[in-house]
Amino acid sequence: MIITDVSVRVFSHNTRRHSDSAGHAHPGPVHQVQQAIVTIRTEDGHEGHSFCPPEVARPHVMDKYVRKVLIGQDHRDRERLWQDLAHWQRGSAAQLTDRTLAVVDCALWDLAGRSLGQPVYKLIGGYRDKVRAYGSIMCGDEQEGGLATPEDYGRFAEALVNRGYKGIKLHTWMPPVSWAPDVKMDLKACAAVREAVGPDIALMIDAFHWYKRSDALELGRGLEKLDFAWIEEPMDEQSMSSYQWLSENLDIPVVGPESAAGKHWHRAEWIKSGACDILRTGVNDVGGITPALKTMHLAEAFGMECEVHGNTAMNLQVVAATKNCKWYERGLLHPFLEYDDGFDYLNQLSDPMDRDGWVHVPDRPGLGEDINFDHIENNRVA
Ligand SMILES: O=C(O)[C@H](O)[C@@H](O)[C@@H](O)C(=O)NO
Ligand SMILES: [Mg+2]
Repeated sequence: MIITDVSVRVFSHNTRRHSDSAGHAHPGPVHQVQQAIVTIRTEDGHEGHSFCPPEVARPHVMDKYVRKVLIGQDHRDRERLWQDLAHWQRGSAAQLTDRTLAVVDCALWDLAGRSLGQPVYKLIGGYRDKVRAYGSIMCGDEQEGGLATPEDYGRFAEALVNRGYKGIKLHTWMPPVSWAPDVKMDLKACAAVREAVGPDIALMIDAFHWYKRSDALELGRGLEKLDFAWIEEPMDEQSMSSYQWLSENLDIPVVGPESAAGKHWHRAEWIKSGACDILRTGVNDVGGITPALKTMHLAEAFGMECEVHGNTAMNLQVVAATKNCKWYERGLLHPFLEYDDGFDYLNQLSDPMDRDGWVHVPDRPGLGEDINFDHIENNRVA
């Protein structure tokens, strides 16, 4: 049970996903990117793994904080190890981020599951073995036939419904798109999607994250007429009072915070201040499965849903172990990309979805990722 080693392997893999200057994903030509796999090993040979960008597991952070906290400890003491790492953050000069806490916490959960031959959500306490997905569409672009017009969104939404999705979330146009942001264009895209899919598909929006209150209000009022299920991150989430004001002035549920720092502590303040109607968490946003569960339970105590940000095996495990969320966010999707093709470092999808829109939680041990270790070894860069 004692942790004897924490290793990081950096490898390359192919993808057609490219990040724009604002960090949003869009399709492009195949190119190689680097990924890291963090492996935590115990004296009796058990291993747990989790993936992250290489900079999240860079040597300075792993040596100065992660190995210091983990080596020699009982891997089952996830709560204490997470608290110890969270404690180190304050004095780390912002070097030890929530993202690093997340990859370590997920690798510890994976280790627990793999060592016991159990899926993580069954260790936590399973609630369901399948969950409805909403298709989370990429931010808009200026690619012809891509997501360049409201009609493009409408056509793609129709294709997603034909694939089986019962919910669809639009990320609309944001800079560096030349003419974005534009509330009226956002609403045209949302109207085109509603027209294309009819009244029975749940629709949500994740808009330009820095609208001012007046634009966010105009957007929300327009979405109410289109019967959208929620409005997400239309303003800077660092201004909780703006979200308090928006929630007071809109009927459509306001979801958040996604990107705001502060883990479950700050999300308690959002609930207390009435800044959201539906809370939001995400394994990578709050520092792991451990704090994501704390957030889910916090929301439950206030009679609130808490929708989980992002795809990946880790977020699916959280959704499978909790009752108070309706969806799994499957994406990000684009007409030019085939999400079901997966990644070349995984032998199969961690979130397979049937034709009726149900994502089935893998019953494989740990996080349920079927890792292609040959690919990792054959494409090592460090
Ligand atoms: O800003 C983005 O690129 C998207 O909002 C992205 O973070 C997406 O994962 C999201 O917010 N989903 O809710
Ligand atoms: Mg979002």
